[in-house]
Amino acid sequence: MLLKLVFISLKYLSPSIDVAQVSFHISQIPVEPSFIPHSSSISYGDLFKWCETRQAFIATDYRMDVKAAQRLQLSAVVVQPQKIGRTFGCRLGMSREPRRLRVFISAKLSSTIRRRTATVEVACSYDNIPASILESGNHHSHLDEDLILKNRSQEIQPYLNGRCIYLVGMMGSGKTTVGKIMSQKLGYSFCDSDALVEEEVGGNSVADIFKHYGEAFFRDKETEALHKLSLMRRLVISTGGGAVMRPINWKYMHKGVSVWLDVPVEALAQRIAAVGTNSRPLLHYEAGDAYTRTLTRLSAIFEERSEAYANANARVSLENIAIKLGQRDVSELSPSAIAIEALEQINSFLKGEEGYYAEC
Ligand SMILES: Nc1ncnc2c1ncn2[C@@H]1O[C@H](COP(=O)(O)OP(=O)(O)O)[C@@H](O)[C@H]1O
Ligand SMILES: O=C(O)C1=C[C@@H](OP(=O)(O)O)[C@@H](O)[C@H](O)C1
Repeated sequence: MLLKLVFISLKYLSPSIDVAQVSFHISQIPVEPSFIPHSSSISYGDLFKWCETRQAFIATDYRMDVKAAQRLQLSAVVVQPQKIGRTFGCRLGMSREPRRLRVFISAKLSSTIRRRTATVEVACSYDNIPASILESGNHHSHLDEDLILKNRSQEIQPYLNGRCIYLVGMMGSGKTTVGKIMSQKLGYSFCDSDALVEEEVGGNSVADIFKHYGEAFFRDKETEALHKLSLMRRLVISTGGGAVMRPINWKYMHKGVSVWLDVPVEALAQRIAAVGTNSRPLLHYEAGDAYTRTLTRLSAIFEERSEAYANANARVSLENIAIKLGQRDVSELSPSAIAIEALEQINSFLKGEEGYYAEC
């Protein structure tokens, strides 16, 4: 079951508190069925452990107080869940005096209860300041995402050991957007293999290379670019959507860790239709309106490539992230949320690699 809790930005601890600075980040904690939000049945110890591993926040009860939190150099969030019919609420109190933030969270168990997710409504107050003034709701503050990205990056660094990360996926899947975030957090450089090809071919755009020299020529140049990149270290590489189709390219990509950004074709078509298909020569053929045309072509291309994408070491499914975060539409997922999932999937892959347990 997923129990959603609130992460509270530590910014509020500033003595000259500005209520507008208080922000909430609703996140999800994967919890065991025994964590059903009853004060009696929640294992705080396990919840505590979960928080500790993520270095994000600490949840405890009043008696466990703040000692453990201090040990971890975190502020304590006091959670007192209570069940009220089909609704459960948590009263959160911040333990740092004299400033005391009180937050009331009421979480309605929605009709998705059978799928074991809960939607959360947040109401909050700071002393007499009404809840409506405070930033609240299903909001991901950049600060919190930044912190998570930083922590996840630190977790995988020792096991990556300077190896490159190759992002694979359909055109428009976010390889460039997400790759730039990942590279920044990992302290890696970012490289777009299409850009390397363009540079090799005298600064011609990919669309021009296709037009003047043909796709086969482009693919050869792409393989050369991947070969060059495979000799380098500490890069996040955004590969062209078709790079997965040549086995030789996998030989190069397997020198690093490959991650498939798996985005539903409908979402890809929406993104690409919004920016136009000029730079994507493989989408120039179909008739109809921009969205339908793009969707038809993308669906056919995905059909041919899905097996090849599955060769990647890790898969980042936007549908799975949306389920995890309780969002209905994958288009609501921020690039940072996707980057976080990518780092988590890389972590799982690295931990499964032979030799990991021996090293630990
Ligand atoms: N998570 C996202 N939500 C909405 N739009 C996105 C997201 N990620 C990328 N985009 C947009 O989709 C388009 C394609 O993204 P890009 O990163 O260039 O993909 P790729 O490198 O895989 O072709 C860009 O216009 C980008 O701004
Ligand atoms: O899917 C493909 O075959 C292609 C994707 C493009 O890269 P992006 O995935 O970065 O758009 C580019 O390499 C070329 O237009 C071919």
